[in-house]
Amino acid sequence: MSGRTTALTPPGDAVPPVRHPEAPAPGETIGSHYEHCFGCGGGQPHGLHLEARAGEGVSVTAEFRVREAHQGAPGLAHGGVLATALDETLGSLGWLLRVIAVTGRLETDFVRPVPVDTVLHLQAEALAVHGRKIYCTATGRIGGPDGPVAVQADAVFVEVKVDHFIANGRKQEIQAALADPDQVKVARAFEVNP
Ligand SMILES: CCCCCCCCCCCC(=O)SCCNC(=O)CCNC(=O)[C@H](O)C(C)(C)COP(=O)(O)OP(=O)(O)OC[C@H]1O[C@@H](n2cnc3c(N)ncnc32)[C@H](O)[C@@H]1OP(=O)(O)O
Repeated sequence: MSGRTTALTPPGDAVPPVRHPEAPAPGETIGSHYEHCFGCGGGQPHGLHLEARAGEGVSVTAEFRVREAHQGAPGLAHGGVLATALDETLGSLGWLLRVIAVTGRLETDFVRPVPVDTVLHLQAEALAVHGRKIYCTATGRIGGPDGPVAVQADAVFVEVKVDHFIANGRKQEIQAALADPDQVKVARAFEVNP
């Protein structure tokens, strides 16, 4: 036992999340953090191609159209793909906080089946921060942004530094990312905190 707590409920001394002064304005599109990201990258033919937009406070919205490549059962989205859509949308909250954070825990409720060609309307919000931990929640609705909830997740993201990726990522992708000025710009934007 590591003794570490992985509860999804923020501890009593957690603080409200603070939107960074230079966060994208509400309605502004949040760019992809990595061209080859399965969730948001343009370089993944079967990826989700999520384009998140900043919302009010520390929240984001995004849409994901389920395609044939995303099936689990015939004509229905795979649950893991739906969890990925929630995970990626939650990950975009880092742009508003200006921190790099990775998923520590993601608990997903699958409420309704999601057919191929459905647009999933995603919304994510940071609820609290405790040290490096960011407590957050997300929903995916069908039929419109106010439609019924099809999937929902609560999560804890853990703040990391760029070194996390340099130390753990496969060398060839890390070297390519470090040689790409656009990627370096993204990393810097995340790491500059007041
Ligand atoms: C360039 C732009 C790129 C931008 C990149 C943005 C990517 C977004 C992509 C979408 C999101 C993803 O899929 S990210 C990919 C999937 N996730 C991962 O690969 C993460 C794998 N896990 C890890 O690397 C590690 O376990 C970490 C970083 C999560 C934690 O390790 P650590 O850094 O050693 O920290 P540690 O001391 O253990 O924990 C710090 C605090 O967090 C808590 N904590 C640790 N793990 C968990 C957990 N699973 N659930 C709850 N809480 C946890 C601890 O209790 C502790 O709380 P306290 O004691 O302080 O109270």
